[in-house]
Amino acid sequence: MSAEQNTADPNKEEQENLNVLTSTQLVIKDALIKLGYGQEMYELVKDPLRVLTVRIPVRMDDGTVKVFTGYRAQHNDAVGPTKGGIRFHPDVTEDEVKALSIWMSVKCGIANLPYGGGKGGIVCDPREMSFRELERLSRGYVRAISQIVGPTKDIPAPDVFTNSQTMAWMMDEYSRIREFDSPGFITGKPLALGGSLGRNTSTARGVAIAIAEAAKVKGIELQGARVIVQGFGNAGSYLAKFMHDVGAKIVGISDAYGALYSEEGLDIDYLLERRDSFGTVTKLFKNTISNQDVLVRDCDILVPAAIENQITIKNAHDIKAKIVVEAANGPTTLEATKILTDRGILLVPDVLANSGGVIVSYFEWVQNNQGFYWTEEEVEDRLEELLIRSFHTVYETARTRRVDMRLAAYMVGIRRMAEAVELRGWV
Ligand SMILES: NC(=O)C1=CN([C@@H]2O[C@H](COP(=O)(O)OP(=O)(O)OC[C@H]3O[C@@H](n4cnc5c(N)ncnc54)[C@H](O)[C@@H]3O)[C@@H](O)[C@H]2O)C=CC1
Ligand SMILES: O=C(O)CCC(=O)C(=O)O
Repeated sequence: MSAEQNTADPNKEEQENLNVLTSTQLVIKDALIKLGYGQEMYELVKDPLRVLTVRIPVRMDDGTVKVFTGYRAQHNDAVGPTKGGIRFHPDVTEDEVKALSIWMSVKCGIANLPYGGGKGGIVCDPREMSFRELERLSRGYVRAISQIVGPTKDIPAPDVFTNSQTMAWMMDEYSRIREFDSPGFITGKPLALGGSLGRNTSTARGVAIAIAEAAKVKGIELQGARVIVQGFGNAGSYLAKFMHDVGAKIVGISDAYGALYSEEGLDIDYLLERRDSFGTVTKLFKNTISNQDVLVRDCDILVPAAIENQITIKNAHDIKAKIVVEAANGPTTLEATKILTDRGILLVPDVLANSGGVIVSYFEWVQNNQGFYWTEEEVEDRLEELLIRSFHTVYETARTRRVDMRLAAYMVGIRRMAEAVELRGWV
């Protein structure tokens, strides 16, 4: 079916729920019911235990002071300290950060990491800020949230438009406040400051492992498989490289400004070399298409690796891929999940597909705590073992319980947290 022949009822578009928090709560509720839990458990876990809103004054380079709004949400700490990234993006909202923290709980549950979920965000556009302004903002945010975070309380990490430099500033600020070196306060750090080998590429490596398992299940040969990746930042660009290296053909990529598509395949090494630190590369080209158009072009494997609500009721009928693997958090709405599943497309949900990032963050934290560092091979072998196990646990749950992959992932991911909540006597 072509993009023009969208069979979705246009009136239904208005009914689609694009609020990532309320749509997440629906899946949480279904998962708890399937696991036999009642309303009290749902009341506790449908929202984070804590959300701190902060206002951060930052002296800009021109001498003026600008005040930024930031959030840190801690979903649930029954299993252990909370864990999750910090996002710098103009579209950050409190509901988004809350949903992202719930997804982190489910993600850590699937991988059986000793964490609950957390997430942070600052409403800002780092692409329009200088290096020093970003440093002052990062340090200001840590000062504002320092009471509720820490190596045994809540451990941040990178997310959209933050990177190892951001983590370095934040770790330094936290260490100054606490007056001792605290590498275990944050993960995704540069290697010289206690980062882990393999963390920078771990989200993409995990997605590549999930793709390999999904391709086996669907009988798709990766050699020559046509792949489209939406988003060319940390997750998307390395994923394109890994897929290219196993012989797949990357026919489409995109960033916030547009997309490139070529049936012959794109020159991934060139694009990687030319992308900037915000994952922007399409600005260098004249013949671009929109980053919505690229989603419905011909391919075997589609990987949304940018932001939320990209596959919706508007385009789910037109997706050509046989497998959709969510490197991004929340790229597919619930309605679109149903459409894709009904069409026989294998959807590997975010909480499973992109868990490589937090898995290697956990390895980084373990290494910081023990002061003993692993080889890259050790990190990658452990990541692969965990991800393959997670994939098959979720896939088998979907098959045996006759539910879609997202609900199966939530059932697997929330089980340990619910058990810990009960054992602590909270519910
Ligand atoms: N970095 C990590 O370790 C992890 C990231 N993720 C998720 O992966 C996704 C991408 O994150 P990163 O690669 O780290 O971020 P990044 O900041 O490195 O790259 C973001 C990419 O998304 C594109 N983008 C931004 N706004 C867009 C828009 N409105 N429309 C289309 N594209 C847009 C940017 O141009 C860039 O190419 C996010 O959903 C993030 O939560 C998930 C797990 C871990
Ligand atoms: O590495 C981490 O701790 C969290 C990464 C993250 O924010 C995510 O998985 O969405």
